[in-house]
Amino acid sequence: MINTYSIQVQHVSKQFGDKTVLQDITLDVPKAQIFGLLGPSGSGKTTLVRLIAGIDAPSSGTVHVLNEKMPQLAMLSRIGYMAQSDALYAELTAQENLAFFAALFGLAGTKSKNRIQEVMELVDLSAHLKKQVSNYSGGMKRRLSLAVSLLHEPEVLILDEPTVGIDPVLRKSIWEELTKLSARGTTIIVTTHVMDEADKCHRLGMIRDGNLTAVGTPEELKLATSSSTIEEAFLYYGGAK
Ligand SMILES: Nc1ncnc2c1ncn2[C@@H]1O[C@H](COP(=O)(O)OP(=O)(O)OP(=O)(O)O)[C@@H](O)[C@H]1O
Repeated sequence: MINTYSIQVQHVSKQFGDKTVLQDITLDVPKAQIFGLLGPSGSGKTTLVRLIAGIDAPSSGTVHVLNEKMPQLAMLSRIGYMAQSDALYAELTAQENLAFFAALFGLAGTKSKNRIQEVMELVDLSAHLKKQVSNYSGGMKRRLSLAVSLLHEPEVLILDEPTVGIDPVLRKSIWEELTKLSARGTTIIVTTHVMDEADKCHRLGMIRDGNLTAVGTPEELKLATSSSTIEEAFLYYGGAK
């Protein structure tokens, strides 16, 4: 399957025991697009991005990332994934954490050192490089997790609520960076509850009770629901119970 889509989700369903969490989801994300997944708590966003990242496998249907069928271990180096809960070693410093993940991604020597500096500048944590992560605040841990996901300059970036606990100024600079990354060809899939972030995505998918209820640009979704804001469109598509 060779095409210009970076992410292709086809007829994907996911069950946990007898509970259906995702139902027949079909979704394509072209290269260099920022695709936002919007939905109420428990609607299935995390489950879907975990399938795309290859952390879990669908019960039925297929997921392809960069034309490779997922899950696939070899894809780790081409995907950056930032989970909702931070996967960091609290007893190590930020630098040690980053060096560990850099080695895992095959970065070494000066390349690794330079890249660690770059990503820490990007998330405004350069001054805290040598601090033990157990002394980091919740927001700082989120920023460090984002830095980890960017280390190896992945072609596809998957971010699960990346800006929770991050102040508005830094949130803005992170979004500027995401926009720059996409302009350089990175495909980004991001889950969010924040409506002004949703507006910054090129396309949005609305998810409710494991179903994809609408897909379109923010403008298309507003137009289709006669809404003046994404929040109104979100509520129209069942954002509130
Ligand atoms: N491993 C699991 N076993 C059983 N049920 C699960 C498992 N993982 C997720 N679920 C259930 O799947 C549903 C969707 O969860 P998911 O975390 O994907 O939602 P979400 O949209 O990301 O929510 P939030 O916005 O709160 O993070 C929930 O009802 C959750 O309890």
